[in-house]
Amino acid sequence: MRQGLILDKVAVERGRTTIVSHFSAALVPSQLVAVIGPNGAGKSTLLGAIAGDIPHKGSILWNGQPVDRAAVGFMPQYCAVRAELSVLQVLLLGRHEKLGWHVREDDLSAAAEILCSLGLDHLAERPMTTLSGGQQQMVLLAQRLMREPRLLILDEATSALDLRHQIGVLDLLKDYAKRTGALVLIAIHDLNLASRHADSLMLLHGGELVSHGTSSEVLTLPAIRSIYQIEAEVLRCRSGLPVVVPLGVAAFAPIRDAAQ
Ligand SMILES: Nc1ncnc2c1ncn2[C@@H]1O[C@H](COP(=O)(O)OP(=O)(O)OP(=O)(O)O)[C@@H](O)[C@H]1O
Repeated sequence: MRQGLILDKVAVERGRTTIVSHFSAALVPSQLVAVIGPNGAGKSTLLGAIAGDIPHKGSILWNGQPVDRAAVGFMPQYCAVRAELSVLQVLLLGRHEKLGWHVREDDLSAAAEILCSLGLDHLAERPMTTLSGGQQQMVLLAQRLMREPRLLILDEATSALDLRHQIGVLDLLKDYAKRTGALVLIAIHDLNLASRHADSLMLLHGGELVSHGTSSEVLTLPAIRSIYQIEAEVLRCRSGLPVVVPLGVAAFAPIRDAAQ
């Protein structure tokens, strides 16, 4: 049995439109994988299909079996808590299937540990609705971590964070993957953060997988130019990783969309 996530000829249709097509990839556990691509490339659709939220064709197997939703922590692109719950209550809801009527000591200590690791412990008693956008995003991520998922699927889960918190969260996710053997998939627009943190990058365009590999293999100047339609330089930082320096757009034309 092949360990990890195997996507074989995955396709997703919305109405009569094919959004994701011919998508095949093999992703090994213990890794952080960045899903990149322009707006409308199909990243959210693909992640929703893997998480079991969107019907698909083809096969998606995790360790040789159809993905068990109990093993998944999925954070969609747009999620918010509007109920009057405290941060701690929101975290505990991450274990709602297990909790029943009792909150055990180990649930509370897991919540405290996760809040600490994200620098959110001082907010534990605060109502969610009083937090900033970035703080709410980190609490919702913490809630997914409470589930101790084998497959953690995050759709732009760092989009509201400042640079320091983006780096901290991505470091934490990479460590989580290594420590627990989980696979972490994250859709992300910041190519340089993807380059710095991800074990591999999957570049989508028009609903198809254009390339999958290390940042040096994926973030090439021809790919950046043709897929993002920008002028750029691709430099090397001291560690040898590619750094994309945008120089401008030739013309602000609509870019190819997975639904076209
Ligand atoms: N429910 C839907 N019905 C029809 N078309 C949809 C639906 N959801 C998404 N699409 C279309 O599918 C294509 C891919 O959308 P998707 O949200 O997966 O892209 P994305 O790569 O995540 O984009 P972004 O970076 O802007 O979030 C887009 O053309 C979008 O308009």
